Amino acid sequence: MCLTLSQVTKRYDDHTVLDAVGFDVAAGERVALLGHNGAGKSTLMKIILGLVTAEGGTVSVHGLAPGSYRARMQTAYLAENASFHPSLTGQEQLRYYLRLRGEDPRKAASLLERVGLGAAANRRIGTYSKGMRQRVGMAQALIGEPKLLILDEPTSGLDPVSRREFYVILDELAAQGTAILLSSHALTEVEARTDRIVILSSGVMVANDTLANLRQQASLPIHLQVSAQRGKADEVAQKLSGERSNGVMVDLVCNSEEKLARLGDISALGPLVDDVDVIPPSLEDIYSHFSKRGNA
Ligand SMILES: Nc1ncnc2c1ncn2[C@@H]1O[C@H](COP(=O)(O)OP(=O)(O)OP(=O)(O)O)[C@@H](O)[C@H]1O
Repeated sequence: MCLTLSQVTKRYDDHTVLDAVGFDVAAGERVALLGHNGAGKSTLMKIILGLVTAEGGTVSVHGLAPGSYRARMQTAYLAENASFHPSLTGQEQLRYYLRLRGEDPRKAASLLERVGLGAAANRRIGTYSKGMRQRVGMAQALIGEPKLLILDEPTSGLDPVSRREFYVILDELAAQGTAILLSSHALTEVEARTDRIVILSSGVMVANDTLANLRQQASLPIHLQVSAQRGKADEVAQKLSGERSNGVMVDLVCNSEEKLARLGDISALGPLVDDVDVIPPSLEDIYSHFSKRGNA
């Protein structure tokens, strides 16, 4: 296991920020860490990096103590608001980081190319947009082919195309065996691009599973959107005991056990129906279900 957390507890004065949090991240796994503002995500990441000490529990990074030299050599981190020297060019900043890490500074060019900054490599970082600075952070995190990548809200400030490119890089790293733990408030992108979801609610871990399993555990309603033949929406709504949402669409709500039977009912209407879409609960629905449960 690349990362193992067990019963991790952190307090600031008498405020418990993390309460017995425990989960693992395996090689090649992409795990999303979700939670409201102040849920404890950044604190947990800093504990994994050895920047903050936990009061209780254990953390193991490749079997090593967090913050130890060997653990740090295998771990990369991108902070929420990474900032760089505005007078340095992207190339100079990366060469500096490479030297600090004992790597060949000539690797700067290929790293900048990889994050889409090849053309801006010789411009001062002070002239970069927020998204470009975020890419410098990503290039920095790629130094030394880390086995564990910790990313604190890495896509905030990136436009949709840059976000997609960012996740392509993550996919490549995961395919090479890098374990990835990333926090995000952008639930839609996390839904499609990670293997497992961990949800913190006021410092308590309220979920830790694949999205499919969380969906099952939450047993939230599924929506079936039936598209009726022109002029037949009322008839379809009445036959299926559904609700007409506009001129042609009829909405049905059911639980996962009823889904196949309801699809059978729809299919039995034959030519009255044009199409049907099955809309499972989104990660937002699942997230708010588990977060509320944690606060109950
Ligand atoms: N150095 C500190 N001293 C006192 N309290 C702190 C300190 N650092 C964090 N906290 C508190 O710990 C709690 C968790 O903060 P943390 O930054 O880990 O949350 P987060 O989930 O990363 O939030 P966000 O999504 O807003 O980044 C908050 O209540 C915060 O005020």
